[in-house]
Amino acid sequence: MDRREVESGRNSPESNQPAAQISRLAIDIGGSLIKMVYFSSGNDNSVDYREEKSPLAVSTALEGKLHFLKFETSKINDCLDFISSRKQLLGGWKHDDHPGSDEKFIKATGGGAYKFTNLFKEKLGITLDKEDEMDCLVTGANFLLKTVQREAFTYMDGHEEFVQIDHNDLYPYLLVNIGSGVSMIKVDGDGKYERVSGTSVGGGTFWGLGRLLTKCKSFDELLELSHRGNNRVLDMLVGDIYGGTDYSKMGLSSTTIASSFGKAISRDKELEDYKPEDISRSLLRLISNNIGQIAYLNALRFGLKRIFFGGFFIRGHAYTMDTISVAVHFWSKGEAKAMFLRHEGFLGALGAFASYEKRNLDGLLSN
Ligand SMILES: Nc1ncnc2c1ncn2[C@@H]1O[C@H](COP(=O)(O)OP(=O)(O)OP(=O)(O)O)[C@@H](O)[C@H]1O
Ligand SMILES: CC(C)(CO)[C@@H](O)C(=O)NCCC(=O)O
Repeated sequence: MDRREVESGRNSPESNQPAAQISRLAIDIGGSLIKMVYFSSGNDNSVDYREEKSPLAVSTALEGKLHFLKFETSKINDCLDFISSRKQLLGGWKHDDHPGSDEKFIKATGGGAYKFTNLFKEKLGITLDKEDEMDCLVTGANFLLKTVQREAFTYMDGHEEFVQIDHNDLYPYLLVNIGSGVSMIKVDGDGKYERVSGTSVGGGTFWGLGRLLTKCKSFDELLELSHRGNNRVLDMLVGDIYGGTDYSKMGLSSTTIASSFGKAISRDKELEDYKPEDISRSLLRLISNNIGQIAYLNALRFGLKRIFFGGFFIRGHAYTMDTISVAVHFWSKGEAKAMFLRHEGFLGALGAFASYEKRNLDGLLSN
């Protein structure tokens, strides 16, 4: 298979004109966020101010750009308004199974494709054509890994390094999608996969517990707080237990966390004295570390050397990625490698987009 030339397009905040012609639009409606991918064709230089990532310029027989947007699921009306405002631009999508029908379809995945079926029908007159969430995640990840240049990277000690992916040596790998909850999928090829594990301690836990503990108004605010925090205020370290020294016989340095939030049991401090930034940092560390460890154990379980992390929880956040990498590498000693994806939050939406052609997304783009 030849490599498609797909690169980041320019993102100009001034130009917020609607896309010239939207030929396909797909959505992934998750527990927390709605992710949207749409294709605009022609010489369209417009970028919507809501776009989450720079559009991907697709230079194949099908010239155009892939656009990436997100909405909060709790504000689904914003998503409906967006689609409604672009409705006249949407090509008439006919369902393969009902070619004669005038009904408009949108490919949709995620739990919300089931939950909001009636809402889309009633408010927009659009039928959601449902695609399986795990199918879509795998298709989206395979597309990004095989087609988009400089997509996968490692992140350790503040150092980011792109990973060149060899198409002939991509499988098997573990895909860890950190959304509200976490799914772990062993991927053996296009459409060949098994969901081998998961955990309910995920992005929803960080945002939910974080909100309870810090009274933060938004996820971005909680993430921003974590930048300024110090996890040592709340986390009990090995050194706190061992009088400042390492437990070297067991490979535990004095700075290793022995017990997340373990210091909050202290009676020397009032609960109000704990700062939101320190709470946010410890919470982010706890959840990222836990996911990294479970991912490593699953990689070990199936002898997988590569773990790709996706999902909107990551948000390209340095501390999150660093913690996940350290958790994977602590035990695997480099045997299993943790990698991240540039378009981490859009795997499912990309997979749903690909399903318009009932074949691979790279096949679609080479139409
Ligand atoms: N602006 C934001 N608002 C809310 N959550 C955000 C935001 N940015 C990142 N997140 C994080 O991303 C998580 C949701 O990720 P994602 O969109 O991949 O999952 P989802 O599809 O909503 O969940 P699931 O797949 O479990 O249904 C949230 O739980 C939160 O941790
Ligand atoms: C339920 C889904 C698949 C919905 O996206 C996701 O939130 C998830 O994988 N949760 C974790 C469920 C578990 O395996 O414990």
